[in-house]
Amino acid sequence: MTPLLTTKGLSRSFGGLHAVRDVDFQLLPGEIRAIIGPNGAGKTTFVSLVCGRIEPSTGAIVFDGDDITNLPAHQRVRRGIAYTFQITSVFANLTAYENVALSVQRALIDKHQDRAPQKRAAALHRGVMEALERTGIASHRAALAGNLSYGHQRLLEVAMGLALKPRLLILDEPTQGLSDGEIESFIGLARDISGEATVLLIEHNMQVVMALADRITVFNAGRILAEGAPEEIRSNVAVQNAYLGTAADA
Ligand SMILES: Nc1ncnc2c1ncn2[C@@H]1O[C@H](COP(=O)(O)OP(=O)(O)OP(=O)(O)O)[C@@H](O)[C@H]1O
Repeated sequence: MTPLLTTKGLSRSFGGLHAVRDVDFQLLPGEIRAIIGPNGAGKTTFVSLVCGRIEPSTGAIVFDGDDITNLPAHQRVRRGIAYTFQITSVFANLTAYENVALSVQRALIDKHQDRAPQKRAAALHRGVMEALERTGIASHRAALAGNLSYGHQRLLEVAMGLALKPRLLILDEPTQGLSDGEIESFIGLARDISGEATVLLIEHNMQVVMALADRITVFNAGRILAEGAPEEIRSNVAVQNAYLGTAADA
């Protein structure tokens, strides 16, 4: 199968610090991939490179067969890469509904610009409600985003990412701040999303990782330390030493 995303020798330094170092990575269409690793391992920097939020020092990024290394972030969004942080930084003074409407509008611009205004408005409303309902925050739609709990703001980001109808949805710690019940719902949602988009998930909660990931990539000190199915990663001694030993027992 042709990978949806490939990185070749991808590196990014900040001054003398090699945050991401020579990373060769492949993601197949339809999979849920978890990226794990200790704090400061380079996970967020890596996905920020993929979505175009920051530029690489060296290396290349190929999405769906095209070299996107030099494309600005908004053009990557158009190609179907949605990143929960970057596109969806929540506007605190807008309601949850309005925040999602911004994303839906963006997704509809190309598709429906020649439609009658009422039809566009109906499509916008449908798109917003669908994303809010799927993420379980429809009852908070009239609340100002800034007044939502931290966990619900994360779900709002997921809703905004989903509303873009992405081919690749990158979620950076989406379960942070969620209750146990909300985490369960999120696991169901992520499985559901994986039917329509490839999911790249940075996640510290190992129960979520083990429940969702088809494969796991472990970062350590800017490099890929290990990669494999959840069971392989769980039994990998180097991974246990670097990370799982503490996290899995927690
Ligand atoms: N803009 C920046 N300027 C300078 N250093 C940075 C910048 N962004 C990240 N770093 C450094 O790069 C390294 C990797 O950071 P990164 O946020 O990618 O790690 P992470 O694996 O996502 O960590 P966490 O799990 O804590 O979110 C860290 O040492 C961090 O301090």
